[in-house]
Amino acid sequence: MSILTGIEATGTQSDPWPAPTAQRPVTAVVPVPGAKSGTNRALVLATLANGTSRLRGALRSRDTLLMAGVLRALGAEISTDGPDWIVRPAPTTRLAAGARAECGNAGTVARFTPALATLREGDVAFDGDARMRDRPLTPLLGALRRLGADIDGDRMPFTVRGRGRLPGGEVTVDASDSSQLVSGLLLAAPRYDAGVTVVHRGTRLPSGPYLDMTVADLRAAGAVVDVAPPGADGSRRWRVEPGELTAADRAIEPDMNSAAAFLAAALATGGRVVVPDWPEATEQPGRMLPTLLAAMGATTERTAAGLAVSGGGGIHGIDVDLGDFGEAAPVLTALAVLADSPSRLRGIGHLRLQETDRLVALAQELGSLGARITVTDDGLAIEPAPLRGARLDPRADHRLAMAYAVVGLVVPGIVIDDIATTGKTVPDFPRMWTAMLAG
Ligand SMILES: O=C(O)C1=C[C@@H](OP(=O)(O)O)[C@@H](O)[C@H](O)C1
Ligand SMILES: C=C(OP(=O)(O)O)C(=O)O
Repeated sequence: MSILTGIEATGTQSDPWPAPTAQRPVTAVVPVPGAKSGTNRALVLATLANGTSRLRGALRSRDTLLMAGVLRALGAEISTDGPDWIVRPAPTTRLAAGARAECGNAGTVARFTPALATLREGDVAFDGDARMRDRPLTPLLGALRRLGADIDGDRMPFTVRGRGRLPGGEVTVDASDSSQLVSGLLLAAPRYDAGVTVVHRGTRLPSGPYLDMTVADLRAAGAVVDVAPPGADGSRRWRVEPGELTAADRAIEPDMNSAAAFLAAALATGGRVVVPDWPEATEQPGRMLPTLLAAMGATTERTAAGLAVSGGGGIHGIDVDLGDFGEAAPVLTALAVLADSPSRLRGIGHLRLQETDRLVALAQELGSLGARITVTDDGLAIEPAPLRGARLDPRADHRLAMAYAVVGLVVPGIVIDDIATTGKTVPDFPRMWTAMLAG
């Protein structure tokens, strides 16, 4: 049974949501909640640390509550009541019988926590939403096995039979379908007997900034990590030494991905949106948003109040490789269908394996509005076309739902099914959207 309620609950469908049309250019200041990737890494590292940690401004959304739930099942004590979350590592490695890890459709939970389960004594049964059973996990589970783990199953559902320790060592993994397959080997590695050396060999390595984030967060927690320069054959290598992780008192950055739809609203309506506390320097790939939005016609500036994005000069097509920042693809596609020239989004074949097949879903759903979108080998090609309203199914994908809301600002008659699916990463999206429109 789920311990979550309301908009954070598993798969609870909300009523069809008529996407509001902007009656005038949007002008608003929009604070965004904490980062999913930062919160979930901090929770994992705090669970492995040598004392009690405090996470300031943690994100309270479906994916982070799922992470807290799994880490509790692994013995940590986690308080998620206030704006600061408190994490106390488990006093013992021994697990209660019947431990279950419910991962929902959270890639970070499904990929980051199995390694922790190998360090416990006892069985942990992992499962998730139906979609999570189809998302890439096999290379990670195989790599953990080669590092000494006992795991029943090659995909979800599977059971980790923890022995209280993991020998560790060197392992090769193909992370072509998700960077999280590497992060999931590195994050717990200081607690493996011999640490780990991970070598990636594959056709591509998506979402590189998230690997930099993993390394930066490990180092901030006291781990010794070496990152080798990329090999001539595209291979990559990381080394994490065994050692202690120190408890932290750290602030979680705002989630730049969650800002994307709001910043896009400024360009879509010719208005101005300011997001406060935009990080100066960050590992989040969302740091690329100002450049991407500027390439599509926005004016962007850092002000004392935050990042300001303005539109008004039209929306132009873009030709860009989003291999490092696939999460931007849905919102950029929303802008591209409103643009005055064609767009190409490249380097995002791995989006077929995310919350849903994002490439097919965007082409089909926005296609039902009249948009001309072709799924290519590694992305999308978008041609300008007149649009009309229709009912859109976000297919249980938070980023698709938010992208459709952007189109709805300028195309009347769009109704979005199950807007509550945005609760995967943005706890109160419909209210935030309405507040933005009210100014
Ligand atoms: O490590 C992380 O926090 C993430 C890595 C990326 O996953 P992929 O490498 O599967 O694209 C990204 O899409 C996801 O939202 C968060
Ligand atoms: C791909 C995403 O999530 P996940 O962590 O489930 O992979 C995402 O948030 O866009």
